Amino acid sequence: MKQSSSVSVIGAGSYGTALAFCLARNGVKTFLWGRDNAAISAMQQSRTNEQYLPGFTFPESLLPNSSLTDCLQQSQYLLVVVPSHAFSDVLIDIKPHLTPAHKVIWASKGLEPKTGRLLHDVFDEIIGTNTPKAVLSGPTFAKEMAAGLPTAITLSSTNSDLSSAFSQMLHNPKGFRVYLNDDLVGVQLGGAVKNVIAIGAGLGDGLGFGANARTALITRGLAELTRLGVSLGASYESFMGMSGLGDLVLTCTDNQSRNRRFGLALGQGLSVSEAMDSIGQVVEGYRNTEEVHILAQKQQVEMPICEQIYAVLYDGKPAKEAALALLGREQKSEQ
Ligand SMILES: NC(=O)C1=CN([C@@H]2O[C@H](COP(=O)(O)OP(=O)(O)OC[C@H]3O[C@@H](n4cnc5c(N)ncnc54)[C@H](OP(=O)(O)O)[C@@H]3O)[C@@H](O)[C@H]2O)C=CC1
Ligand SMILES: O=C(CO)COP(=O)(O)O
Repeated sequence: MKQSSSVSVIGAGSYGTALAFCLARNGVKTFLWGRDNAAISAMQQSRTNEQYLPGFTFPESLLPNSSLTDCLQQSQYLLVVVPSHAFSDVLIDIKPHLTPAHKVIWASKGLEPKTGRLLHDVFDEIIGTNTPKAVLSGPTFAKEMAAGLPTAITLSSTNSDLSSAFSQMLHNPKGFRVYLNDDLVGVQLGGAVKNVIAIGAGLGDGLGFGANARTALITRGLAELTRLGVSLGASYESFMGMSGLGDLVLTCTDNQSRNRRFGLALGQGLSVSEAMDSIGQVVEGYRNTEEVHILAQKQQVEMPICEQIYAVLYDGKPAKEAALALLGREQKSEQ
């Protein structure tokens, strides 16, 4: 692998570390940057990320680094993996160091806080449209990736040179499949809205509802995600793919999901802040619920499940009342 093909992962939480594992296992020189110098020093010493992804020893080509400038000087590919509320701050930090050779990919799942804008719009505003950009999204729990378990993901870009080069670095025929997709809107929206629906799935299970209710929620959640996406010009097919249906099913049905666990805790009677504290990592869906609410209003798209979850999280509506409000809606056609 050429020096110029090295990647700097910006964000050393569970997912940034897991993606760094996947790249480094393929022999790609991979720098892992985090804002906490002490945590990066500890990773350099122990060759593990004990805080966010304990128990997995770094491959040789995974190099923790606490200098953002050094990372940007050494790599043309920057993979941003911070929570979406920190996305714009990170772009502002990297902007002065960007050269025409840099390409930026992000794996953050969410929208811009308080506006509901998609992150590629935030990127274009801060960085401009000349820097090649791509988005990674799909059903991928960090721990399973670090363990090398079979996984598939979507890489979305309208820049085919970037898609081709970066997917070759990440794809591994022994168990990490990278699918390509040029629908930036659909892919990003899937990653944000599934976090909200996963909170709903957790809520339902926390209230003691069964598999029928969970599956109905996933299916109608997909319908409202698709409705919003199509109103924004996204392709219907994206919602049937890895970053749509795939991530929705994964996150709604498995307790590795922090969004689902947050919902479960709420359904079992914890307050929003107690439920949040019980997770200890980012719960994107909390902010995403407000962002999706703003975006749906702007687009004048009906999203009843997301609206009820918004009412629980932001207006203090009891979870059971929200569930009854959904069940009691006027009977309607499925299409
Ligand atoms: N974990 C997973 O399985 C998956 C996660 N994702 C997405 O990846 C993104 C990151 O999530 P994940 O890694 O899981 O979250 P974690 O909670 O595991 O880690 C968050 C990381 O982001 C860092 N961070 C937070 N704010 C900033 C900032 N302003 N500047 C720099 N670094 C910052 C934190 O640093 P510090 O420790 O100093 O606070 C920490 O290293 C999210 O959008 C999530 O939806 C997507 C697919 C799967
Ligand atoms: O996005 C994810 C899996 O694809 C991770 O989901 P959580 O953020 O709910 O843990």
